Amino acid sequence: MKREDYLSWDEYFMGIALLAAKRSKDPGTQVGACIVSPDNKILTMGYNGMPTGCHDDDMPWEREGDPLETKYLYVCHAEFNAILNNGGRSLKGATLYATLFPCNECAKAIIQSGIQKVIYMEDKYADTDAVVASKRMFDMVGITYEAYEVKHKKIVIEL
Ligand SMILES: Nc1ccn([C@H]2C[C@H](O)[C@@H](COP(=O)(O)O)O2)c(=O)n1
Ligand SMILES: [Zn+2]
Repeated sequence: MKREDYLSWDEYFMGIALLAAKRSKDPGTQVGACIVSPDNKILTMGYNGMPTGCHDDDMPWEREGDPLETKYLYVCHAEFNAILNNGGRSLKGATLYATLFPCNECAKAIIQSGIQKVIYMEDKYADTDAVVASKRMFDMVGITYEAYEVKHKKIVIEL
């Protein structure tokens, strides 16, 4: 008889997005993204981090202060990195699993890449202009977004 407590597709892909987030050096928020084809093949992944060659130890990670000394002007968002990491594969019709709702800048890239659906875990910046604008664009172009429904509270991986 087959196992019954196996991971659903959503749990599997969101689990991978959560694992990707663990690569982030951002002390504030760690975000992960996993993009999947319509036939459930993983196309690409990403997490938030500094651009390649901009060394983590030499870049600012502050949230406040002189804008040039905060992370915001430099860090690449997880969703953006996942799109850029596509390795030439088409993202048309794909689903993005993101641990945090995409901002307006990532929303533009999501739209242009042909992603059709967003499944997100957290929406803690829902009240910001960035996320309001993002939803406005998604609604306009027919990209659907839904909150990830947590069923397995814990996925244990022992190494
Ligand atoms: N959808 C998002 C939103 C934000 N990020 C990144 C950008 C920063 O590295 C971090 C947010 O930092 P906080 O202001 O919460 O300290 O998360 C992303 O990758 N995707
Ligand atoms: Zn973004």
